[in-house]
Amino acid sequence: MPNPVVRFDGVRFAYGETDILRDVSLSVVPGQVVAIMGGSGSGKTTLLRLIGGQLRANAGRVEVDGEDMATLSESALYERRKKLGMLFQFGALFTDLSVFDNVAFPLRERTDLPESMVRDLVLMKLQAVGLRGAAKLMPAELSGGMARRVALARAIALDPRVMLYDEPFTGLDPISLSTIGSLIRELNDALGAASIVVTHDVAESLAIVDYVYFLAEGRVIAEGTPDSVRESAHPFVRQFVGGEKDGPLPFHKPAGPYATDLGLEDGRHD
Ligand SMILES: Nc1ncnc2c1ncn2[C@@H]1O[C@H](COP(=O)(O)OP(=O)(O)OP(=O)(O)O)[C@@H](O)[C@H]1O
Repeated sequence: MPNPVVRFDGVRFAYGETDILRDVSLSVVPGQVVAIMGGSGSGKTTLLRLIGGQLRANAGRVEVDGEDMATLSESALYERRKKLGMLFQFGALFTDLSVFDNVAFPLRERTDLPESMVRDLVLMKLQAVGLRGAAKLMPAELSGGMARRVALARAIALDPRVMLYDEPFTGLDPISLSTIGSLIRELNDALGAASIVVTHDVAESLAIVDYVYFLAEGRVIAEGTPDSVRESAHPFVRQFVGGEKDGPLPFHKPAGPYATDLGLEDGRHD
């Protein structure tokens, strides 16, 4: 097995007093596409933000390319981020820039490449997502699926070692959704990168990933290949794979009585 490009070892993270991740360990090696699944609020996005260095672990280690994220200086972190590509659900395009200029943006911001090379790279990335012909369009002229593909071309502009996807399938029609799914797999393999996909979409992700981690109560509670996930008898995994509303994962976040939220005491309405 090659060395992990992302590794969590006993990671704990809390927002203030609230523990979100209690003890998370996982690893992703180059070439792998890994899905992170878990209920709403289980800490999936938090996990991506720890990899991106926007958050720092309270305990344990988050390693990217063998380096402990907690020990990196601000300038080392900046360099490190160049090697991370991120596609977030609401990672919108710059509406006042053309498709071409959107994809060129990270190249112009973060490298000193001459404009002729920027041009070649942008067209190559757009070609990779099947949208070279859309280079001159403005974001307002794109469908939702096309816009997501342009955002993907922008995310891979600097040839990242690690791609992070936060709910990449949300809001897409079935055809665009499966196009994005295939692109995640193909681009990962073409770049020789590793990809981490946070998603609720079990069917699409099981079709493209190599491995799945299930997150609950601040821990990895189950993990395995798509085949083992499909056959798993684990109640959490069954709830996800079967899309069942009832199961160990609560539908409601624990809450006090309505009356408290409404500023009424003990439900009295006077
Ligand atoms: N900046 C913040 N300050 C305080 N609490 C936060 C902050 N960001 C997130 N949280 C809380 O941390 C928990 C985990 O959030 P996170 O976004 O990582 O979950 P998630 O698994 O990605 O959820 P979802 O699937 O609903 O997007 C949630 O309960 C959320 O309310």
